[in-house]
Amino acid sequence: MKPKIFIDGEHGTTGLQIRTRMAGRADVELLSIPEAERRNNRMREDLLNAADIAILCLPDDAAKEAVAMVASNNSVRIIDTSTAHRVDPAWAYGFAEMDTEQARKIAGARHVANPGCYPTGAIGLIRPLRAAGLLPEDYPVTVNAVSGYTGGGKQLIAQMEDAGHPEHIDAPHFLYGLPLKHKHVPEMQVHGLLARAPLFSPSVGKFAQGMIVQVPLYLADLNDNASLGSIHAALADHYAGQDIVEVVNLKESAALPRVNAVELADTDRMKLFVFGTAGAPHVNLVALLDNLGKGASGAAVQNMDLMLRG
Ligand SMILES: NC(=O)C1=CN([C@@H]2O[C@H](COP(=O)(O)OP(=O)(O)OC[C@H]3O[C@@H](n4cnc5c(N)ncnc54)[C@H](OP(=O)(O)O)[C@@H]3O)[C@@H](O)[C@H]2O)C=CC1
Ligand SMILES: CC(=O)N[C@@H](CCC(=O)OP(=O)(O)O)C(=O)O
Repeated sequence: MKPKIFIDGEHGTTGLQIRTRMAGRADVELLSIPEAERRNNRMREDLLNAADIAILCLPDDAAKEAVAMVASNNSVRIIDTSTAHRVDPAWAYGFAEMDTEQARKIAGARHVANPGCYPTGAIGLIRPLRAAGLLPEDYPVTVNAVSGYTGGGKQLIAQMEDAGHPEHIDAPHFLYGLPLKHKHVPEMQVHGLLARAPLFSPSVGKFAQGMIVQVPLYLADLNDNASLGSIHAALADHYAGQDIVEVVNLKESAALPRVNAVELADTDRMKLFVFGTAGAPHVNLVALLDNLGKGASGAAVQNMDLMLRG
């Protein structure tokens, strides 16, 4: 029998993208709820309990309710794309490339928390440097990022695309999260293995999909006389042999005139760069991804595949 997959929230932004990625897959059976019934709790509960893997693409509160609906059913495994369980130690964090053990943990887990889009970039840059000992645990990490507007789900998409929307946003690029309490900070700190909460400043650009995450560093405040070359080598070693995360070589990075936020739109890949000048005091670590690809739906399908194999 084929494993049954139910995407709760399949008609939302993340859910639809997962459905697109699953189209044509003959190895799984997709359970589906009609769009008009998407908030019918009885139907959702039945479908959740009939699934081998339920992928939750819901706001945090609805995701917690969905988990409660299958609490007594040990045969249902869950991938939650919301923020609700990302720093819960009982849940496996769904970033397979984060360290050498993570893919195995995801494969064997009953509960997997899919990472946030910004943390995928930030942790992807920070964690290998923590593991290599180059980045001190108490380093004051700052994270600056720009996301495509689909990152804000159906509501922000409507505000950006519909000029007649009562809360239409006309700005080509805007900062938000100004009180510096973004919901992604805890997972960046926990899975980045940082003692101090990173200072995170997100923004949105007038493009649908794509993301740049920047982590600038002062070399003098790192360990082991860290340099442009040693930082790049640590990242390249960590991701060697991966097909999803690519560390761009220093020569290629140095020749780039700019980084285009939408370069990886509609892909599930992530590129990491180390920018700077040999001998100069700073480096800028940069992650490039699709907020809906490796930042959400692509990672959810990657985790599902690991769980099906595990
Ligand atoms: N967009 C992105 O880039 C990313 C999103 N995520 C996370 O994925 C989750 C979904 O986000 P996203 O797809 O953007 O959001 P959307 O608003 O686009 O979609 C959410 C879907 O869930 C439905 N829904 C809301 N509340 C309930 C409920 N109580 N019961 C059943 N269905 C409900 C919505 O229906 P309705 O239309 O009626 O509101 C909608 O279909 C969120 O937790 C988000 O944080 C994670 C990574 C990236
Ligand atoms: C542009 C935009 O609004 N982005 C969303 C995060 C998107 C994401 O990763 O979502 P989850 O953490 O919900 O999974 C935000 O800042 O709240």
